[in-house]
Amino acid sequence: MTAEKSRKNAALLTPEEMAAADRLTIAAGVPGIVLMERAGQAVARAALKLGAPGGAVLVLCGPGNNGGDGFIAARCLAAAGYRVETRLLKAAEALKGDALEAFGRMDMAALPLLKDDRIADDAAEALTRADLIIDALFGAGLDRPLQGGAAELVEAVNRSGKPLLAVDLPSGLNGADGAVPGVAIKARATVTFFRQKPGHLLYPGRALCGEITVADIGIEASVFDQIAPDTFINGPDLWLEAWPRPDPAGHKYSRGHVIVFGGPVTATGAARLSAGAALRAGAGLVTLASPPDAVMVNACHLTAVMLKKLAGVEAIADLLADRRLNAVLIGPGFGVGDKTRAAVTEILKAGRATVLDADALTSFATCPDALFAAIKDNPEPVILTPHDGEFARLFPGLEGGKLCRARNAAAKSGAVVVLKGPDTVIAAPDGRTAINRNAPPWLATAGSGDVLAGIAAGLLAQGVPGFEAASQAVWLHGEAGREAGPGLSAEDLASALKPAIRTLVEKTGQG
Ligand SMILES: NC(=O)C1=CN([C@@H]2O[C@H](COP(=O)(O)OP(=O)(O)OC[C@H]3O[C@@H](n4cnc5c(N)ncnc54)[C@H](OP(=O)(O)O)[C@@H]3O)[C@@H](O)[C@H]2O)[C@@H](O)CC1
Ligand SMILES: [K+]
Repeated sequence: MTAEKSRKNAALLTPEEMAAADRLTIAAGVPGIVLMERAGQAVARAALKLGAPGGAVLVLCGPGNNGGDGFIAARCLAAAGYRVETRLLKAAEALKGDALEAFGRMDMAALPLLKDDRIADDAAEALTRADLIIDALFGAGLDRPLQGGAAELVEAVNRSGKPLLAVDLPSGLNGADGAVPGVAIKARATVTFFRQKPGHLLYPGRALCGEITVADIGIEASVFDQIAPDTFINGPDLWLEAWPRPDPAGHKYSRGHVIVFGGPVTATGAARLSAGAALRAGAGLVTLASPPDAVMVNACHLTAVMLKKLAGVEAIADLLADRRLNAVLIGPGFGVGDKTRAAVTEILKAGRATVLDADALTSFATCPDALFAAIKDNPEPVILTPHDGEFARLFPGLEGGKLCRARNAAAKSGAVVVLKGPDTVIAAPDGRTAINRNAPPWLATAGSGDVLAGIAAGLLAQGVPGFEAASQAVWLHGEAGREAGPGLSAEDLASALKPAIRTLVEKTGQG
């Protein structure tokens, strides 16, 4: 598969982009009702998988095309022998277009869900009777918080404890950013169409989707020629082409040399974790520079990582006069304050691919613009790896959803921004973003971020461009977390990178 095709597989579409994909497909000659038929049939197939053969299915249909998918699914499930009851949020007279056509094809009565903007008594009874509930209330067209009877209904559906299958998106969830502006359905499974939407991967939305199926409804990938999405699922489909391919005739110097700047004698562990991870990520050499009194402590713990005494910030320029040191990492355990600011400034002046983490970020809380100016003057890629707290200190004015905050921060700083969390977002200054989904909860542990920063530095040293290095690092970190498993501590992560790296090497035909 070509890299271009793989990237299209990894694309995530906002509701607007998805609507454009629908429109382009319809304009190319596939009627909207045909797309809706395929969508509704995919929902019916997913319902069959959820079990209760021949049981009672309650299909809740909203006023738009999401409801239209529900009508098709209802017809298919009735034909498959289920006892199907369809209920409408608004009067059937309000239906139009494809949804009206789908309603007609269903040829089944559909009573209202609400009476005087409250759940109708007989609708409450229908919830109790159902073995499975299909949520076709709102999908991509949700444009405000659910209120009144609709909100009350969603809460009652969630309280019912019945298995819930969401059509496209759990109703109430914003597909563009995973936000839930009011209340939302908590589904056991979700069927979406053509490609996933950012809201399926970003919290809190992600926790509401259950198992996600992406159904092919006959939209061709050629629509990407006109839509050009810039948000992707983080994984090999997005960046395998940029995975480093070491020259078989090369040597350790041709695989890059990372220098990690470590902290004082009382805080040496973080930088050691980073250095070890950089080596595992494939850098040919890694040197840990630390204050003289910390060198012995580091020496007691390290073998393959080399050591260097760093007398003070003044020594950085001399050290980096050696151009073979081609990637730099500073921040883990380095300490917060003037000295760190000065060190970061010197490093960025030296023009190296750089990862700034932890204390290197917090030290600029009082003067972020000085940092951004220095980043923009550095011709090599810079990666920032803040968690939410560090992000808020460095980008105090940026608000909104995680995707939007990370994207704006990358544009503002000129760096690739890795906004960490269970749904880490990686954003490039050129607007590309990736959302990560493979991190297990036990990865949230002391030292885990130091390892991530080290992996990123190790990849930069091998010449991987900034956005791809950051995305690869986040994905590898997640894979290592899964490999090490529950009960892991950060020390386990570097060696747990090996199976994922082997997989990538094999995928790129180097194995
Ligand atoms: N041919 C196609 O394009 C295909 C589309 N497909 C399907 O269509 C879905 C998108 O359909 P859609 O655009 O009609 O939007 P949808 O989610 O049904 O809701 C819109 C309605 O909700 C209303 N409304 C909004 N927010 C509200 C609120 N908070 N509280 C109350 N009301 C609210 C709004 O009315 P308003 O009150 O704003 O006038 C409007 O009537 C997509 O998710 C997929 O399932 C598939 O079949 C494939 C082919
Ligand atoms: K829905």
